[in-house]
Amino acid sequence: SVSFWAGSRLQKRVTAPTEYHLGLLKAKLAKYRAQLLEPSKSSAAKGEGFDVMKSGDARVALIGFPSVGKSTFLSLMTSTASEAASYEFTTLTCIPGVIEYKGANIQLLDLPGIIEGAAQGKGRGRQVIAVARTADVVIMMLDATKGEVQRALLEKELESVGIRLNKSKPNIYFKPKKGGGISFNSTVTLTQCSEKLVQLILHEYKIFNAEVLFREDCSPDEFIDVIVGNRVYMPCLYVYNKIDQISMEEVDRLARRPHSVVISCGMKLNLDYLLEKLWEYLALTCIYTKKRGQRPDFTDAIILRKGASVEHVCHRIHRSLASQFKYALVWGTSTKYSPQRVGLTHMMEHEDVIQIVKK
Ligand SMILES: Nc1nc2c(ncn2[C@@H]2O[C@H](COP(=O)(O)OP(=O)(O)OP(=O)(O)O)[C@@H](O)[C@H]2O)c(=O)[nH]1
Ligand SMILES: [K+]
Ligand SMILES: [Mg+2]
Repeated sequence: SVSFWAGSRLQKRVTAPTEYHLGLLKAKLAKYRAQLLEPSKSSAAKGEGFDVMKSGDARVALIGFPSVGKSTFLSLMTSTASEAASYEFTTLTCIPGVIEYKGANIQLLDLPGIIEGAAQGKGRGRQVIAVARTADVVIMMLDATKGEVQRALLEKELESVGIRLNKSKPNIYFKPKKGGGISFNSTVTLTQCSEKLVQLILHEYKIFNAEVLFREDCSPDEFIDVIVGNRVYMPCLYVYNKIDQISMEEVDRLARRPHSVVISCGMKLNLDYLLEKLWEYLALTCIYTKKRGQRPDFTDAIILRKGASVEHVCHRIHRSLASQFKYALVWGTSTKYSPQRVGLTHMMEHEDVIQIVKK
């Protein structure tokens, strides 16, 4: 009977689908990588000047290999000068500047160059990536003369520390429970995950009781992202600099890549277009205020991040306004009627007009 057991176990192993094996392997890998996210204990590795205060309406981080032109870009777009030179690792700390655009103050952060292995702490990689996590948009600056390798390498580095570029959060409801086992459901046909695989992955994380509902056809990796939970989903613009050095055909090809903009800092080419794109990727919400019996003030927008409420608008106008608030009238896409009477929790949308009535 001993050999029978051994045989059947072997059989089981041989026929175990690759999907399960891979799914589990990825769960293990993700667990290992989560350790990379933990702050390093030695203060020597901390690097000075990285804790730049968040200011303005949004934050953009410049990520890229050394000498791709990050500092040149910062000096061009803001009134801050950041030293640029032909040697690598000219920039050693985080240097903030401000881009003023459409009434918004956008904080632009110049950072040291990063290289392969940055996530594991090569160079100042860890600190740079930690700053990138706090940004609203990442500009991945690439040297157009250097081919596509840099882009793939940097994507891999950011991916390995839980930064997801140009992806939205997987639409999976996940709730760990005290008991009751694992309840699994899906509202769509799943082609990449199954109940069995989901269970195996959860067991890998020592989760034996949970509610799981797939609302889209997610991959095992995406499910793992949901379990691990500390992922950041961030828009990223790939900016190919130094196009003054490449052929027309190459410019054409790069410009057509998704999420990509081609520029030349040296010749000040296409920088306006980059700003337009950046504005689009920041997706900030502009709100106009209006006084009773007057036309809205379209010259001075209140700029907020997506998902801002009437309360956020109040705080922006005056610190004590929310406490004196009676109701607001809102015109725009966030309401069914224009105007509509709303309370403090009403969510504002881009280009809404608001009139606040005090107690
Ligand atoms: N040909 C050309 N050279 C450029 C362009 N933009 C920047 N450079 C040059 O590229 C070199 C590196 O520029 P930096 O701005 O120091 O690059 P960086 O990415 O900040 O570099 P690190 O701080 O070392 O990571 C400098 O010699 C710049 O003059 C461009 O559009 N075309
Ligand atoms: K440089
Ligand atoms: Mg630099």
